Amino acid sequence: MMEFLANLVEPLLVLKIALSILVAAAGALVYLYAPYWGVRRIPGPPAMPLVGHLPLLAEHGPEIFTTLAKRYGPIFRFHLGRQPLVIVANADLCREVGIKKFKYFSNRSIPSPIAASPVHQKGLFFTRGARWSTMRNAIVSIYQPSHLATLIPTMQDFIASATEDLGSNDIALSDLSLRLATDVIGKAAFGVDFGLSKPCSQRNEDGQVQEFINQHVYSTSQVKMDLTGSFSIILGALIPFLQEPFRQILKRIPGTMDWKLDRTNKELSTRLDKIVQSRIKQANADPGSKDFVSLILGARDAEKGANKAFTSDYISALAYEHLLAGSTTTSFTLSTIVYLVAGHPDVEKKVLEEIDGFGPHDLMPTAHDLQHKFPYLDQVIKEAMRFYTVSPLVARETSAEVNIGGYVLPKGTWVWLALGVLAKDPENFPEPEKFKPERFDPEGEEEKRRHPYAHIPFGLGPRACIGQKFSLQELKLSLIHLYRKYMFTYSPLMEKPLQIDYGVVLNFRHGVKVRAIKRDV
Ligand code: HEM
Repeated sequence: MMEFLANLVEPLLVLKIALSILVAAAGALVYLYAPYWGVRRIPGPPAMPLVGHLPLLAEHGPEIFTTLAKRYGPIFRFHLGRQPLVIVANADLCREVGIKKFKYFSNRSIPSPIAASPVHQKGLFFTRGARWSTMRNAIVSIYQPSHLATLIPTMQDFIASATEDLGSNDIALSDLSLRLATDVIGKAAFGVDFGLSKPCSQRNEDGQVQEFINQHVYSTSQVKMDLTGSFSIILGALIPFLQEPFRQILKRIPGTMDWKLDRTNKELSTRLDKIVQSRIKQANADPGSKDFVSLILGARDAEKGANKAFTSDYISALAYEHLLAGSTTTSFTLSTIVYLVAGHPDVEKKVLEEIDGFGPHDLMPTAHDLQHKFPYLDQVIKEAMRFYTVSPLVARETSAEVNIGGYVLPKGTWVWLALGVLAKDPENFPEPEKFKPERFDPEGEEEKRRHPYAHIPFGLGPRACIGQKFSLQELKLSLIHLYRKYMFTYSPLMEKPLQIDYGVVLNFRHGVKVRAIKRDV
């Protein structure tokens, strides 16, 4: 009898183990493929298990989206690890998502690099639902033209001092632009002069400032979209539920990338928290302060319900976000403009003529002048932003079931607008690989024919970039200052073609290096 039972127990045990393995495998399969199921009808290349299409992204960079749009049409699937994205890649569909059906797309999806970075999550970019609209309504007034006009003298002071003495030297322009843009936004946002863009001789380098800029650069450049991020970020793309537990463990192990990223972000936030707290104290003492933190506090008190949304952690996050969003994108754009103009002497000649034609070189343009008196510069900026779209993908997420491009998308689908693909669409931009500012001439045929939402480097609709006008004002002032004094050629150290890294925003791999030639005027 005992022998019979023993013989029975063993196969039962084996059966139990086999069943458990089967259930676990089925669970894993359901977990891995559940997000795919709802969007399986949307076309896309075959995806590898776990990593999806990430190897394609690592190999080809953001150009892969243009290739896929050609092959699969204006709406296709791209798997960021386990997570499928529905990529929307033409102007009409972008208008539908960003404007016509905005109520279904008012939130952004949170990709794993951001999920790994709490410091990025409480800003305007990633807040959701009612909190987002309360925050946005409260701070939008800061970006009105009337307030931006008051920032012109401050912007000019920084730009003048940063460009005062470039000599006739090789300069790391992208580095200088980042220092300048960080200083400008630091002053506008916090009322603080970081002093990063002053000429070396006037900088008070006690190591702290250099450390600050290093942390700032590290923090932004590590937010990658491919498989080169920290271990927890990679895990987040492949098996999201493991990301946070692993991040918690790894951030305690010195030497890991998670540890470094966590330490850097903490130090940066501590620095900024201190600044924000002291601004809050000063703003209470001086209600006339015009910097961003003071204005948020004012807006918070004026806007119904905003008190709850703007707890001090959210104010710090907003200020930090502005420092990041305001500096990296604008500095990248400024550097690409100078880089592209340096390679096109005919464009440079027209830029110089327009800037010289405005008036004597000590005549400072007003906000009105900036808007109306530099039409060619406008075209150059638009074309450079088309040529190198700093934010080639814009993340949104469906909040309910909705039909887009003939496909029903379930609630929670990640829908990303491929601004970078739109920018290279030959229907709207013939010969897209050519740098031709004249294509944006308002009198030209190409501009008149173009779809109104073909060129949207700042996004579109109620969730478009809040800093657009701020950034354009800074770009124009910087260019006017630079080209009044200098012309630029490529430094012998400049690689060709320009190498770009693909993060949440584009970044230079080695930087833009140019030679400044003092103008004889
Ligand atoms: C060349 C410069 C810039 C470019 C190309 C750019 C691009 C973008 C894009 C594409 C979006 C997403 C829009 C959408 O979802 O439709 C965005 C959002 C945003 N940008 Fe910018 N940006 C720039 C400068 C700035 C500056 C200077 C600031 C702040 C001072 C800023 C702050 C923000 C914020 C807070 C959001 C989130 C808005 C929201 O979700 O409500 N950006 N930006």
